[in-house]
This record gives sequence, structure tokens and C-alpha cells, in this order.
Amino acid sequence: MVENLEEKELEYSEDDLKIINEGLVKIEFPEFDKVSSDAPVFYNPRMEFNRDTSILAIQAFQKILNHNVDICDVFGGSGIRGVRYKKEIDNIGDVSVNDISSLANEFTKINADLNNVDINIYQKEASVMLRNHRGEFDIIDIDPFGTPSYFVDSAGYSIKRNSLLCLTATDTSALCGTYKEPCIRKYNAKPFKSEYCHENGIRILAGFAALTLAKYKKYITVLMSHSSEHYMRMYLYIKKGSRATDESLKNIGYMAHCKNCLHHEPIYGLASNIPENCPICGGKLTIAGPMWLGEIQNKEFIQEMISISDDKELNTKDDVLKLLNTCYSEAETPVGFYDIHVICRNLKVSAPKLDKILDTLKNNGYIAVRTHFSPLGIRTDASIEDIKNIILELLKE
Ligand SMILES: C[S@@+](CC[C@H](N)C(=O)[O-])C[C@H]1O[C@@H](n2cnc3c(N)ncnc32)[C@H](O)[C@@H]1O
Ligand SMILES: [Zn+2]
Repeated sequence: MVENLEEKELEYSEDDLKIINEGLVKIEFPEFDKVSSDAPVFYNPRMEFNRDTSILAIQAFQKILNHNVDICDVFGGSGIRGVRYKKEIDNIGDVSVNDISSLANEFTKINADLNNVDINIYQKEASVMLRNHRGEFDIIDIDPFGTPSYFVDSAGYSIKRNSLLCLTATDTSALCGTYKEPCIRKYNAKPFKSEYCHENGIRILAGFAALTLAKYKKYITVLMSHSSEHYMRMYLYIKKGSRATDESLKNIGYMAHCKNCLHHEPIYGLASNIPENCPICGGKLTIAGPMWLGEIQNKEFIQEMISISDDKELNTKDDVLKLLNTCYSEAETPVGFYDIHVICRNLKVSAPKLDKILDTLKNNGYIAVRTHFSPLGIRTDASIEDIKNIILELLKE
């Protein structure tokens, strides 16, 4: 069932109108009491970071395609994304902005005129928009309130080979497992509320997209993904081919976690044999998934985003670069991470400095990097036993 279908009566006066600057554009919008799904046209300053990151990702993708790219923002709101994409991305082709609300579209028109750009404006339910315009866009941006799950099938039907699917989810409580049932309903996956639940959430969303697109013989490569504040966002390179899709689905699997000793391990395959007990301590394993166990960061793509940032005016550039640098170092590392405080609680000791643990792991020949998912997280190929031993040794010093 698709929510927010009915247009709500919203009134505003001239006094409610506000203009803000973001990136290279000015955006006018009526200020309602609160930012919510009741107010289709609004400006959410907390999403500027998301939009700035999108500018870099879409520009980097345009460079991969190396021709003018046509883009559709399926949930336009005030039109801010469409207007920014048209104004700030080089070699952009047609920009289409869709919103089910006529008020939203009124403001998209106002904002396109205010910034002297041409935008095609549509007023359709998102899935209808996608299905009516099959194969037309090089880039599809799905940025709804809450879950994108209702729209992924239509995106899978509509999206053409060699294109980019940008997905936002704000229902992080479902994806992270605060509430289990909504995740099962919306993403057909069992979540697990753990110290690395945001990574599991990203992987569940990517896995859901991969499995949904597979029936159209389309497969994903995750170019970049992040969990920030109250939302998750990912950039998926979509390609087509039945063999390659079959191969790609080998990245679907489960995460097994031992609450007793904190060991975790990925288990590849949809119908694989899942062990019941922890190979380290014999404790019962908790299973989350199905989820995407393939890469969730792509080094070359992120490097391109970082280079492109030199030429872009972005208010949140420092924060975006911080994120991109961490995501860059997270690429090609093992699935899942360890939280140092959780391990130290398990050991009943106080925590040594995170940098010390990272250095010692690296000196012992392990991969050891930070993760953007958590300031206390370490991504490493060391086993939980090795990490615990290193912590205990450090505490003796
Ligand atoms: C989160 S806002 C979009 C924000 C915008 N992308 C931005 O960056 O500011 C969601 C928008 O989706 C619209 N919407 C909600 N359900 C929809 C549906 N099923 N089809 C099309 N538009 C929908 C709402 O009217 C609202 O304007
Ligand atoms: Zn165990």
C-alpha cells in the first residue's frame, strides 16, 4: 500500500514564504509548522548534506557514462533536487521532477523560474510515473518520506541498463531492527539490533533492491552508500543480463552473530546451510537477512567524487569529504565491524584508545580501519579472539 496518496488541504500566506540559498540555487517555499509528510513542499535543512553528496555522486556517474544524462527526481517536494541537478551538474540533459502534490509542483515551477532552468514537471503517483516512462532516464532518484520499498519494483521495471538508481530510506528503525516486523514486511528480511545494525540496514536495503531487480534481469553494483543522521542513502549502478544477475545474487546472504562472545560472520547464498552455534564459543547464533554481502563502497567512484568536489560549491563540503574519505577506506574490507566499547563491556575491562587498537591490529598484519557507521567501530579481518587478546595486552602496558 502506498501512503500519502491523498492531497491534504494546506494553506499558506505570502508571509509564510521563505527563500534560502543552497549550492548554487535559491529556493522559495512556504514554511509550515513542522517538516512532515503532511507538508509536501518544505525545505529540510538536515537533508542538505544528502543533496550535496548527491551532486558529487551524480556528477561522478555522468563521467562514467560520458554523455549528457537525463534524470528524474520522482519525489520532487519543492523541486530543490531537480533545480540543483540542472544548475550544478555538468553535461546534464533533461531533468524531470515528479510529485503527487500539485502544491509541490507549483513550487517546483516557481523555483525553476527563480533559477532560470528548464524542468519537466509531472504530477503522478511515483510508481505510475516510473512505469509510464520506462527506459527514459539515465538516473532515477527516489527520495520519499519513510520507506522506498513500495517503489523499488517499479524502478526495477522502468530503469534502463547502465543507469544510476539513487535510493533514500528514512525508516531506519525498521532497517536497523528496533522494530522487527516492519522490516520483514517492507524488505522481506529479518533485521538484527546490534552495534553494527546500521550497516546491516544498508545491506538489507541493497539486498532488497538486488532481489527485486533480479526478476527484470537487472543487477546492482553499490557505488557508494552511507547512513547519516536519520536516513540511509545509496547509489546503485544498474546493469542488465541474466547470467551476470545470477552471478551477482551470490552476494546475497545472511549475517550470523553470537551475543555471547560477539563473533560475527557472513554466510553467503540464499538457501545456504546456516550453522546454529558459534564456532568460537558454542553460543547460539542470531541470524539477520537476507542482505547484500557484496561491496557497499567503491573506491574508484568515491575517489572521483572527492576529486569532483574541488569544482563544486557545497555548504557542507567539509562534512561530505570527511564521510567520503572514511567510506573510501571502508571499501574492500570485511563485512560488519566491531564496537570497541561493546567488546570491552563483554571483557569487563575499560577501553583502550581506539587509535591504539587500530595501530596494534595493523602492526600485526590485519586490515584495521574506522567506519563511518560508528565512532567506536573497527572494521578488521582479525577474529574476535584476536581483537580481545590485543585489547587485554594493551591494557597491561
Ligand atoms: C521527502 S519529500 C521529497 C523531498 C525532496 N526530494 C527534497 O530533497 O527536498 C517527499 C515528497 O514526496 C511526495 N509524495 C509522497 N508520496 C508520493 C507518491 N506516492 N508519489 C509521488 N510523490 C509522492 C510528497 O508530496 C513530498 O513532496
Ligand atoms: Zn560465540
